[in-house]
Parts: sequence; C-alpha cells; structure tokens
Amino acid sequence: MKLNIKNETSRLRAVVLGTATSNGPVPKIEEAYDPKSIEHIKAGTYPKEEDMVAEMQAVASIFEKYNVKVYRPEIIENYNQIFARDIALVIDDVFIKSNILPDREKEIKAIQYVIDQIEPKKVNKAPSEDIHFEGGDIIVHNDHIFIGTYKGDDYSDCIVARTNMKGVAYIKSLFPNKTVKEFDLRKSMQDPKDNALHLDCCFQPVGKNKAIIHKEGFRNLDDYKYLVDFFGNENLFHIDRDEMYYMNSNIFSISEDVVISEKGFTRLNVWLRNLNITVEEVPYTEIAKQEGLLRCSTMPLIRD
Ligand SMILES: NC(=O)NCCC[C@H](N)C(=O)O
Repeated sequence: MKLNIKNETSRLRAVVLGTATSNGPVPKIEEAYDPKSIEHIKAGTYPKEEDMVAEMQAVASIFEKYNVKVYRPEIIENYNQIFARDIALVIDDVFIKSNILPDREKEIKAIQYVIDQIEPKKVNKAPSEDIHFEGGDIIVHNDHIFIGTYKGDDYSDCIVARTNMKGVAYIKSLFPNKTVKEFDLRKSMQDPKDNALHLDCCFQPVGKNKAIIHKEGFRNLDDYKYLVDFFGNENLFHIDRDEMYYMNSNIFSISEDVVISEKGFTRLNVWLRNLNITVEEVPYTEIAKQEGLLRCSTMPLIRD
C-alpha cells in the first residue's frame, strides 16, 4: 500500500475506522481516562455498545457511498477500539505508530494486518518511551504540521495530556522540510468543557481554506493568534464551550467539498452548507460521550 496524507481535506481513498464491537463493560471511574466518560459513568448514561456500533455503521455506509476503502481493527475482546485516530498517524507516505497512553497500548496490534501492507522502511516507531504523542494531537496541513501539547508542570500527573515536547521534537525530526508549530492546550480532568483532550478537539481545517476553532482551548493566546493570522479571522468558525464539549471541531472531511458531521451540529452544518460543502449527517451522540467524535474514530491512510 502506498500511503499519502498531506492534509485533512484532499479526497479520501482509504481509511481505518475504529470499532465499538466488544467495547467491554462500563468502566469503573478509576479506569476512565477522560472527564466526559467519567461524567457519563457517574450519571449512569455511559453509551451502550449496540448504539455505538450502529453509529459507526452509519459512518461506514457513508464511506461506502463515496467508494472509500475501509479497514476495521481486528476485535480484541472487551477492549475499547473506537478511537483509531490516536493509535498511529500518516504524514506524506510515512506511517508512525503513536506512543500512546499505556491504557490504550494494545489497540495498535489490531491493525497490524494493515501495517503489514506498508513498505517496512516507511513504518516508524519512536525510539524511547518518554516520547509521547497521539494522532488526535497531530494535524498535517501541507507544508505545516500542527501539534497539540501541554506545557504545564503537572504534565506527568495529567492523564488528559497526551503529547509532550519530546513528541513534538520527534515528529519534527522526521519531517525536517515541514514547519512544525506546537500549541499548548487547556486541560482539565474535572470538567470536560474545559478540556481540549487533543488538538482536534478544539481545532480542525475544513474546506479549501477554512477552519473550526475554540479559542479557549488554547492556554496561550499567542497560539490562538497564530491560527487567526494563518487562516484569516474571516475563514474561522468559532465554536463556544458547549460546542467544543459536543465536539463540533471533530467532524471528518472526505474531500474539500464533502464532510461527515453530527446531525445535531445545527449552526456548524449551516455554515458548512453555505460554503457549498455537502454535509453527510450521521448520529454520533453516543460515541461523543467518550470525548471523541468523527476525526477521532478515523485514521486516514490515502488521500489524493
Ligand atoms: N482524537 C481524539 O480526541 N480522540 C478521542 C479519544 C477519547 C478517549 N476517551 C481517550 O481519552 O483517549
């Protein structure tokens, strides 16, 4: 397989879509690794497997409609494998295995059959365990790579901080010809409305030259301003705290003019349609309860 990913929006040809099959029982609070899951465990509203399977099937059907080749992870019994985005990433023709949260490290073996189809010299793994990064924090934008990180002193105690500056440096070392810009993200284990779990939970490019952004997701105002200068304020769709919580920045592009979005994202979907983007709406509110949405559950392999 010849990989090719240069940005978020070129026409998609092949993708890994996670799976909710055999997702396991409702986790105990101490087993959860994001505040939104904890909120739903406490409230007794943690999503049911059958509902999540149906939601992901709706996404698979959209891919089928657009002739996108879909790979699903092999099933690991009673293990959460929904968020395929984070376990690895593709930049240009290079496959990089993430150094992910230890709770999630088994997920990668379920796509070994996909990795086996890639030329071995194009498959990378970080050389040491103190280099942390997850795919949700890494957004390739042509000759730029945008990376979410967390620079707080409490990084090592912060289970919602998944990419460190060593991770940023590692990605930079792999792509010396790209401009790598890191963003210090706001984290909260207490309140999911204050937690930008990954960069794609508060920012994502869409369409030809637009992006969705949540200003308060950035700890450093200069990082936010960098994106305003980069895209131009008129090209940004600002989402508020509640819209970030429902994961409006985490839609997924099949091309510059076709996007998969959640059917309840009314304001966003109107904005997209006004840009002449076709919005394929799916129900995804159950998956969203685990603090991830459409970008989080997909890992693109080939775009035009
Ligand atoms: N790219 C993403 O933001 N992925 C969502 C991962 C959610 C999952 N509950 C986690 O905390 O790892």
